[in-house]
Amino acid sequence: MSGLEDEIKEIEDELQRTVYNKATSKHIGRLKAKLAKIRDEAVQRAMKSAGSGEGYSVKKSGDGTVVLVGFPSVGKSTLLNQLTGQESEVAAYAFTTLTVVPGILEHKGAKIQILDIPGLIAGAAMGKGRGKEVIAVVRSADLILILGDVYNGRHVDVLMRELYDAGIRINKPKPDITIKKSGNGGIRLNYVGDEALDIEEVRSILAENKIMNADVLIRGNVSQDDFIDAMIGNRVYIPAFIAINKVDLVDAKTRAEIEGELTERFGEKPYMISAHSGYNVDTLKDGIYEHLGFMRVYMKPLGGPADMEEPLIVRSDSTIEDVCRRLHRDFVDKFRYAKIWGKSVKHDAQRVGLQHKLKDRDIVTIVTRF
Ligand SMILES: Nc1nc2c(ncn2[C@@H]2O[C@H](COP(=O)(O)OP(=O)(O)OP(=O)(O)O)[C@@H](O)[C@H]2O)c(=O)[nH]1
Ligand SMILES: [K+]
Ligand SMILES: [Mg+2]
Repeated sequence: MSGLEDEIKEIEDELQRTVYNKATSKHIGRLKAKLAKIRDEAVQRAMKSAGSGEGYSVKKSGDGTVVLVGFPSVGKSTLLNQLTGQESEVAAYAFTTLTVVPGILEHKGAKIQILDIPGLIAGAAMGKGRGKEVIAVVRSADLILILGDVYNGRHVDVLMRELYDAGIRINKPKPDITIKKSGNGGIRLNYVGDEALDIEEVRSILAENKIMNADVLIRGNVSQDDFIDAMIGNRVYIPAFIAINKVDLVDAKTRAEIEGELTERFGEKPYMISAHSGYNVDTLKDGIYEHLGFMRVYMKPLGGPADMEEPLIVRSDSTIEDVCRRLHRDFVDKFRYAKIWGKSVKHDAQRVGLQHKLKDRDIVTIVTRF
């Protein structure tokens, strides 16, 4: 073991021994912050020594990008081919896929980019087995499909752990925390909503990162871990869900066992599929569409009828600005106002600006300067 690993182990042990309460929260905060910092440095160092690597250049396309993450040979390439009609190489040995292979799935009017990548292994977050390149692709995705198979379904938490270590936070919104360093004045802490962390906890966590002066704003309920994430930065927040492949290889009882176990552990039923035969793959397509959180927006030209045949597919948190960018590169610059009919406004034909948030099935007219 290296000195670094010893140090990590020591802090982890101490954390395990310490019971969380009002009196220990400050100490625990400091230990966690220290641990996070050491880990982050270790990852940065490992990634640097993994070389400057070309990286995989994949251009994002379509309405959203889904990446298939799984151990070697769980059937990622087989699934890509089944979903998109691509021809990514399939074989019975590990690391058949050595680059990123993109395909397009067309479903319910949406064009969804699916990325097949090399298998992820334990240690990937530290650069093992092309981890550096693979993680970079995963971090840029809109949705992660975690693929296991009936032999290793129980180990998907190893994958989850690697994603976590690589700064990827799945299935949680980005905590609303602002830390603005200042020249003096100590730590000033403000809340919108509950007092989620006390000033002593915040102070000791920041001190661990040598931040002695800062304005901190916390909105809503956040944990110590969230706060440490915000301090270290470099985290991404991505939705994810699980599918288990090769269900054709086991009996109904084993299938049900795996399904039950994963549901209990992750709070959501995994999709039980056979990429090879196509079993449940249509259901999985629906799942991808839902987890991407798509919604439909209908465009109505000024003075004309709305096009109710072909909706524009956008992410459910989209604003008018997002829609403008999708329609034409000049629309944001030339934007005057938009008119909306639908659930996001109080009355029909209401005028809104670029930052207005849309709802599913809104009808939108965009008015620009010439
Ligand atoms: N029985 C069965 N075999 C499958 C299924 N899906 C894939 N396979 C087989 O599993 C093996 C690995 O499939 P791949 O698609 O190459 O797996 P991969 O995850 O892309 O593998 P790497 O690129 O090496 O990480 C191949 O022999 C496939 O034919 C399935 O649903 N059922
Ligand atoms: K393979
Ligand atoms: Mg493959």
